[in-house]
Amino acid sequence: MSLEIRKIGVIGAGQMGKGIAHVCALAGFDVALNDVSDERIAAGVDDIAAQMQKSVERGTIDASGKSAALARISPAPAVQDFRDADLVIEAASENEEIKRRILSDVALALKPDAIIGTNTSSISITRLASVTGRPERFIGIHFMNPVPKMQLVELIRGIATEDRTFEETRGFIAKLGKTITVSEDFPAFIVNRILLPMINEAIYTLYEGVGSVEAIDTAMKLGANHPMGPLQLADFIGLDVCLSVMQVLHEGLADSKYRPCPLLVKYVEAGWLGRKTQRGFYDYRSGQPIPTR
Ligand SMILES: CC(=O)CC(=O)SCCNC(=O)CCNC(=O)[C@H](O)C(C)(C)COP(=O)(O)OP(=O)(O)OC[C@H]1O[C@@H](n2cnc3c(N)ncnc32)[C@H](O)[C@@H]1OP(=O)(O)O
Ligand SMILES: NC(=O)C1=CN([C@@H]2O[C@H](COP(=O)(O)OP(=O)(O)OC[C@H]3O[C@@H](n4cnc5c(N)ncnc54)[C@H](OP(=O)(O)O)[C@@H]3O)[C@@H](O)[C@H]2O)C=CC1
Repeated sequence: MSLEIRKIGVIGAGQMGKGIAHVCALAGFDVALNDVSDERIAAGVDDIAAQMQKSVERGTIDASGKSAALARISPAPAVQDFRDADLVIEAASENEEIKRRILSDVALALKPDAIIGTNTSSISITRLASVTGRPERFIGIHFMNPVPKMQLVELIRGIATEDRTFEETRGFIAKLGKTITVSEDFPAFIVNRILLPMINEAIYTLYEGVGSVEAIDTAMKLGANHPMGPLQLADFIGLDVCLSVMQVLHEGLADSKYRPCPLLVKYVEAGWLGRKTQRGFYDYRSGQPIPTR
């Protein structure tokens, strides 16, 4: 029998978890939002409310739609709060150890038929599925950032993902009004297999002094019609996520062309992770982005 998806659990109230909770609540799903602390969850809900308010001001949603959506989001400080969820989407940090721990814990708290999805940018779906005890109900659901704006969701089956899981997930994504592409379970899937080496190359271009931050971003915005320059986009994604994806590509495909740029490593080691820490290839602390090189 087909599972009717009504309640979504979201793990991680960072930029992706917030975006996923946002679009699910607007589409009429009940959402339970989890993170490492009550404060993190509350800050996440506040950010979602602020983002929805901007949409009200632009006229893309109405005020009653916003209030109804926010009322559907509840805090879920413990995994037990997911006991009645139909689908849980893990969107915590891009670190395999953290994800394995979360996924094995959450699987124990869920009803037997619930689906577990991961929003990982790069890590093997089959490997993550193996710690859940329900690999047939596990799937990669890769949203793009910013979730409310981006049309695509990549769906990735692990080796054991059942057709039923895939179809139910596909139906859920359709209700969000988004479009899927299907990727095989290879490191970084489709979008990041192509996008992240481009960003890494932009960082090498900076590292080797070919151009400044501003020159590289302007070149790609005006010369290739990209909505953001690659360094601006790297800051937007998060430099920790960018590095992690390059490491997964480098290790998983064993090809030196995926070697993370040493400058990217240095920025992450400095804790300059981009917009989320106010500093990356740009410094955002004054409100106006200022190139850091
Ligand atoms: C790393 C991975 O694993 C995969 C990835 O996601 S890779 C990254 C993929 N994303 C991209 O490449 C994004 C490239 N950039 C863009 O497309 C655009 O610059 C952009 C969509 C981010 C902003 O475009 P813009 O025209 O300046 O948008 P703007 O007018 O400010 O906002 C448009 C909508 O997006 C929303 N939005 C913009 N930034 C947002 C954010 N950070 N969070 C949530 N919503 C956001 C706005 O609220 C607005 O919503 P409404 O239409 O409801 O009003
Ligand atoms: N950024 C992007 O453009 C995209 C990212 N993704 C993927 O989505 C996932 C999340 O990325 P993003 O939102 O950018 O990352 P963020 O760093 O913005 O958010 C991650 C959140 O997860 C929290 N977290 C860490 N450990 C746990 C835990 N054990 N339980 C609950 N929450 C936890 C973090 O808390 P704390 O900060 O305290 O550690 C943080 O709030 C990653 O897998 C990433 O690869 C997918 C598409 C696009």
